Amino acid sequence: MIQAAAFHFVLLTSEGKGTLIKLVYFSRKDSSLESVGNGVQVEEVGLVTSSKKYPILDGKLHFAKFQTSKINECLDFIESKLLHGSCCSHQEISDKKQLLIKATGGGAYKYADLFREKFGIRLDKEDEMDSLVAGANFLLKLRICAVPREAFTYMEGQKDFVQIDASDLFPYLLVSIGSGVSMIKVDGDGKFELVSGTSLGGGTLLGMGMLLTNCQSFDEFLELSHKGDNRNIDMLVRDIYGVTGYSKLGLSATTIASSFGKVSFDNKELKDYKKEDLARSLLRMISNNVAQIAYMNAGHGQLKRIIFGGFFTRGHEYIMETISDGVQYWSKGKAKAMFLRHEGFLGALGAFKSYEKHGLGSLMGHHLTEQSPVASPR
Ligand SMILES: Nc1ncnc2c1ncn2[C@@H]1O[C@H](COP(=O)(O)OP(=O)(O)OP(=O)(O)O)[C@@H](O)[C@H]1O
Ligand SMILES: CC(C)(CO)[C@@H](O)C(=O)NCCC(=O)O
Repeated sequence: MIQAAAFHFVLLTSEGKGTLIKLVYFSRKDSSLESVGNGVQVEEVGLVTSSKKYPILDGKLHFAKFQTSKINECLDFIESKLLHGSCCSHQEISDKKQLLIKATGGGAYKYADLFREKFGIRLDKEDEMDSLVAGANFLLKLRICAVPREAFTYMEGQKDFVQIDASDLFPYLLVSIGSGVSMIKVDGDGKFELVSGTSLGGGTLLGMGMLLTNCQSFDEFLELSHKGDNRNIDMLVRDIYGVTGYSKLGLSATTIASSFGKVSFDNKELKDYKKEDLARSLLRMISNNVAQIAYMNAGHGQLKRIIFGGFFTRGHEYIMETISDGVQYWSKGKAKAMFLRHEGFLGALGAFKSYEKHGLGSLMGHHLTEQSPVASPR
């Protein structure tokens, strides 16, 4: 039904130099938007209101991502789905009001001209941190009646979904692991403080991974790391203290004493190491480091929850396990690492929510977060 196109929203977020463009759009239940198109994988989350009062909420959120280097694929997708004309009603379009699409991150600046030239639309820029926090709060407050849910812990190979009571959500530490890592203490809706960050993030992993292993993509790097053994690269406590470890200080024999430390003692060249082992070691180094800094910024265990977002984790079990172990280890079990199923779309979701400012909140308003059951096919 073409009429439904008036109610589709689209927004885009991308980091400046950028790796990925994330796209979130909403379609009404009666919309003709198909979930899959043009070879682009689109994940859907059904939003089903139980209340007759908000029938407009009957519909789906769609999530898609594109490599920044393939921006044209993203533009073609937007065009094929007619998303570029979806942010205003037909009346507004015919009134020649300027169309706008919400956008956040560096891409909101970088691609502004491209979007104007191609579609005649204005990218309405939303602040990156505001959007991250709004997106995280939105997901964490979803009152979910149907599984699978949004937030989960990952320990010992097990994923446990957690339903957080909205009245007990704040404060928490949001750790966004993208190219770099931002750590934000969130005290409420719109109430937050950037407390720390580190430049050793996903971009570091990918950049160093490409140099060390010649891999061409993040997925290829992950594939390698799956098969590797970091003990061939890292110096463990047992390499220094023997099999009993440094028990007096609680350092077990298998604790990594020095990432890549073994290499400094080997008289070897890069080609002598297995790419898989290098990948595994690098992955552990970055993940452990983020976990440790996160723990310190969570007030050494005072913030009970540390929520990890950003595309770095991407539901990858070994990354989540390493981060969880790190938080568990450093906080002596006081703090918990939590992950989100839509971890990479926080900024995009938050920018999407900001349509509320334009009086369009009935689509994505608080009613939704407080009243709607959510079903997801992921
Ligand atoms: N398909 C992929 N291609 C590239 N990087 C990926 C991919 N999947 C996961 N990643 C990881 O995600 C990181 C980028 O994450 P994300 O897109 O959340 O951050 P960003 O918005 O680019 O960066 P920042 O938050 O620092 O602005 C990459 O550096 C890489 O480690
Ligand atoms: C610069 C941003 C905020 C861009 O998303 C992010 O990559 C980041 O927080 N990097 C780490 C910067 C720091 O060292 O605090």
